[in-house]
Amino acid sequence: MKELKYLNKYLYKYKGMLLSGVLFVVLANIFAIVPAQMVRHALNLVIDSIDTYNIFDGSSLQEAFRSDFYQTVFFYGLLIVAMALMRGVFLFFMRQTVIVMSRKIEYDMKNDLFQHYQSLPLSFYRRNNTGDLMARISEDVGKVRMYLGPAMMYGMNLTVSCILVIGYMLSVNVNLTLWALLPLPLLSISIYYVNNLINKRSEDIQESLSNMSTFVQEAFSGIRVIKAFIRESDNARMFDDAANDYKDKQLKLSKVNALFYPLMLSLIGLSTILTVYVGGIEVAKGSITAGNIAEFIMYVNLLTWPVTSLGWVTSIVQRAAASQKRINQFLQTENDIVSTEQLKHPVQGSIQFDSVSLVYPDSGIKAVRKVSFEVGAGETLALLGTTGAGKSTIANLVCRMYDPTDGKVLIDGKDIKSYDIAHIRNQIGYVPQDVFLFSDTVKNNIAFGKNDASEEEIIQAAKDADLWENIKRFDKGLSTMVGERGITLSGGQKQRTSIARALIRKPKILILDDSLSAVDTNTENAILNNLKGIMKDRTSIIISHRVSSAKLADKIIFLNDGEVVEMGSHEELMKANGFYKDLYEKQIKSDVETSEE
Ligand SMILES: Nc1ncnc2c1ncn2[C@@H]1O[C@H](COP(=O)(O)OP(=O)(O)OP(=O)(O)O)[C@@H](O)[C@H]1O
Repeated sequence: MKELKYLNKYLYKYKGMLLSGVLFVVLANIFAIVPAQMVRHALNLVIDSIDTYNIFDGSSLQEAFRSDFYQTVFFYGLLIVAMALMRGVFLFFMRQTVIVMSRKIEYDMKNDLFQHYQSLPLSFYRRNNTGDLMARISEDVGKVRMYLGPAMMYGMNLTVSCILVIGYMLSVNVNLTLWALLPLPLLSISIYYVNNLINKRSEDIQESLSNMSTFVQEAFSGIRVIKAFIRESDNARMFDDAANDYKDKQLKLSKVNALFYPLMLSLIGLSTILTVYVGGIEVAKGSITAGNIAEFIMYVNLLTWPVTSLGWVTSIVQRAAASQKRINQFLQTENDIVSTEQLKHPVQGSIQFDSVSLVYPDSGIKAVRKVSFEVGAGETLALLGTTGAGKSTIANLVCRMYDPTDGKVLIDGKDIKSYDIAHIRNQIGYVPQDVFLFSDTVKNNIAFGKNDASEEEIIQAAKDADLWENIKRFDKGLSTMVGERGITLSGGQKQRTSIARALIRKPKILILDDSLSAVDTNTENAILNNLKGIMKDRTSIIISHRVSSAKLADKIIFLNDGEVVEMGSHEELMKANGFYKDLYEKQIKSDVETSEE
């Protein structure tokens, strides 16, 4: 339960609502108890009045007595109705304070959690899958809200009504109270077990539903592969299995649900029978009146829901504690990528790697080993190498997504760790290997790179990325929707949109991570030529598998298995007769062959 202590800060923030909630719970309970006493008075009055009425039999006073009697009973009736109304009003306010408070805390928690998520380094996202991140911000926060709202409200109601009602019942007759309340603990315990069973089965259903959704989502997003491999009927059978599993689990839950009300009603019925039976004996003994029996039946009814809710509240609290534990695990994860000096001075763009090694914390893979190089401000560096050689890792280190395990990355001669992180990332235009476009317009996807980008800037960026001609041909031009809800862009168009997004911010350091792989050599040349103009006095890192992207660079680094195996300009590396020359000749040869075909 200590996990739930984390929530105290939110309860403190909304203490006004919480305290008013308690007040309304007390008032609602008072207005529930007093009518029961009215019923006792009214019933006793009726019983007593019948005898008196009979005494006046035949006399004219009988009529006057009768109208007096009616008036008094009517008055009691009015009082009971008025109190029921008052109770309704306070119940309304009780919900309006406690439940509203829980929704506000839910909102705050989701925001806090989302902000915390965003502050965490990339390694956190590698360790935890998206489904888990989403589950904690939606389902787990939802379960915690159930504790802060309904559980807290019913918990308060239970405490207040037990103290008031049982206290009053005991003051009337201890023996009758004990008998009347006897079945209630049983009710509470059985509801606790039934409820746990319901929760367990609901979770099974949730899991089955999420399996089904994942299956459907994959089937739709992979529809091209499914159709090409003619796997539709297999898929339909697999869906049928998943749907069947879901149906079976739903039926199992319905069975337990069907048990809930009969169980509750039979135990309440037992309580009423005991009250009437033991109450009757007490009336015969003369220790209580008949009105007390009616009053006690009302009390038992008043206690039924709070006592039932005890089992329910207990299981909600347990589940909320488990959820909060999961949430706390993420909240306690700290960002280890922090700035040491928060430097914010302007950056020229020179980059130096000083014997840098990186072992990825999540996979333990040694991605780069003792890498050293220098690129002056305004120069272009090309990174070539086999797949998995560590090229993207170098980009990750320049963007400070990871810190080196050994060695130093320096920007303008200063350790990258001393810069303010947002400041340094603001100077970088990064085009990642796996292009990601938002389900939005082309315009907004490009403008994402720069706050308040003007239309002219967007068009210029699109021109620089050699995308403008394509956009002009779209029916809606810049307003064309892309991503899931929009048109399907070709691989090359996507890459160029991503390049335009990086170029629009006029970065001091531009990193293209295999960003020209899906464009033809002409487009590649056009973009690289544009870059020469734009990146004058700025630093570029071009990661590629193609020598055509690399040969114009001031410096070329050839990586193999995390190590620098060659470094120099195109001319120098051609003379070296090593990996680069080998790759160059193979690619030039295959280009010639392709053009001859
Ligand atoms: N975020 C990460 N967490 C853990 N391991 C990683 C991560 N990124 C890359 N790796 C591993 O580090 C090694 C180097 O990967 P990297 O992406 O730097 O290679 P690359 O040269 O860019 O390859 P490619 O040309 O195929 O893109 C690989 O073995 C890869 O599996």
